[in-house]
Amino acid sequence: MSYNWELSDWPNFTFSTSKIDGKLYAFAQETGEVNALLTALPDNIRQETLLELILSEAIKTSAIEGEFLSREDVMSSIKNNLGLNKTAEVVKDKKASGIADLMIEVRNTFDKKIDGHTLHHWHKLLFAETLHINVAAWRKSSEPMRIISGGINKEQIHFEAPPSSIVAKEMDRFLSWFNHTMPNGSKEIKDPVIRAGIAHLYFESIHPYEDGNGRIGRAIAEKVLSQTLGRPVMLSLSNTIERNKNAYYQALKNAQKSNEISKWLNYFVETVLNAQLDAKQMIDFTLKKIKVFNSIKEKINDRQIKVLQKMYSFGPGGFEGGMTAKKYISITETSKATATRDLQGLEKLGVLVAVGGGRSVNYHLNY
Ligand SMILES: Nc1ncnc2c1ncn2[C@@H]1O[C@H](COP(=O)(O)OP(=O)(O)OP(=O)(O)O)[C@@H](O)[C@H]1O
Repeated sequence: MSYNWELSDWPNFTFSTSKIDGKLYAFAQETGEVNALLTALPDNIRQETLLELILSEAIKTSAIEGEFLSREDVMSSIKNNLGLNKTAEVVKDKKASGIADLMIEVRNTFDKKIDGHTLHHWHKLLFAETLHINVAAWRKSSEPMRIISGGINKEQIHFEAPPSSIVAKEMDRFLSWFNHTMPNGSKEIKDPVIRAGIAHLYFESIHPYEDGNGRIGRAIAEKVLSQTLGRPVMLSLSNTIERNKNAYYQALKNAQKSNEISKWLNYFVETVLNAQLDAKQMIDFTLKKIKVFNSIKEKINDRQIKVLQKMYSFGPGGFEGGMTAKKYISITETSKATATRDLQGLEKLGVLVAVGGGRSVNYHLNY
């Protein structure tokens, strides 16, 4: 069996949009709606929702790779980067600051062309402190670059990327495709989702780096969406991909067998549309949170504020297992009696709802 890049029609991708036109249209509608919603918000609230989206993308694109970063570290890095901290906070985890730097860089330069230096710069942001791989350079190893799963004896090869010797040539062609298909380019692709879907598959199939190809490739997809839409896109692709990683891997694997990519584009548009719907829900959640805080802030104490903020930070999905007196005590270092009184107070205010009773009572956001 041959892989896509070994076929004679590589990289002339063909596809039909007849089955996905409805979804492409739905995305255009949704993205316009979210943009209008955000534009109408006061600056500080828009800023907060934007931070949440960037944070989510940074954390989830890393989680897909099995890197679990601290929310606090990534948030501090994003704020440092956007100049939102009066004095820059020290972030010890370089992986957290690296991915935050990459997210901001991609957003800030969304309308620009890219070349090899751009991608190497992104790669360097991701792997600033890594010594064991070739950073900011195309891969050079003579070993085949394979996507493998399963342990010893159960190894399954899903894909083999082109040999390192032809990566530079393949990347030149990819970058030229990228810049010619951008707005006003000689081969402009007007639909943001189609162009982003092709870009992601194309890049993942070359797999030009020793490591980080997933993260850089998702950053490229977000850049394409923003560049083609003409404004930074307000969604987190990785958040949605991460919820069903196997479907993502399977869709890539199937797409790497032929250059007729209608099925891949169907997967991709569904993912982008869901990501936009998720973002809308998140914005809605952030707005509700701000409204709730404003209406009760005079009536609650610092412990209650701290706990509510923690609960809200987990997003609409909520805090696993709800908030219990035990967790309350460990977050606020208070007594059992105070914890119980504080929690009941929040319930009376209608911010929390109690589930269960007696010793097993736990509280959830009243969302
Ligand atoms: N057939 C395939 N099956 C699974 N993943 C594939 C396949 N083809 C390409 N990929 C891509 O390869 C990525 C993994 O490559 P690599 O380890 O270099 O990237 P990374 O950014 O370090 O990893 P991760 O994406 O796991 O964070 C996947 O995230 C996916 O985007």
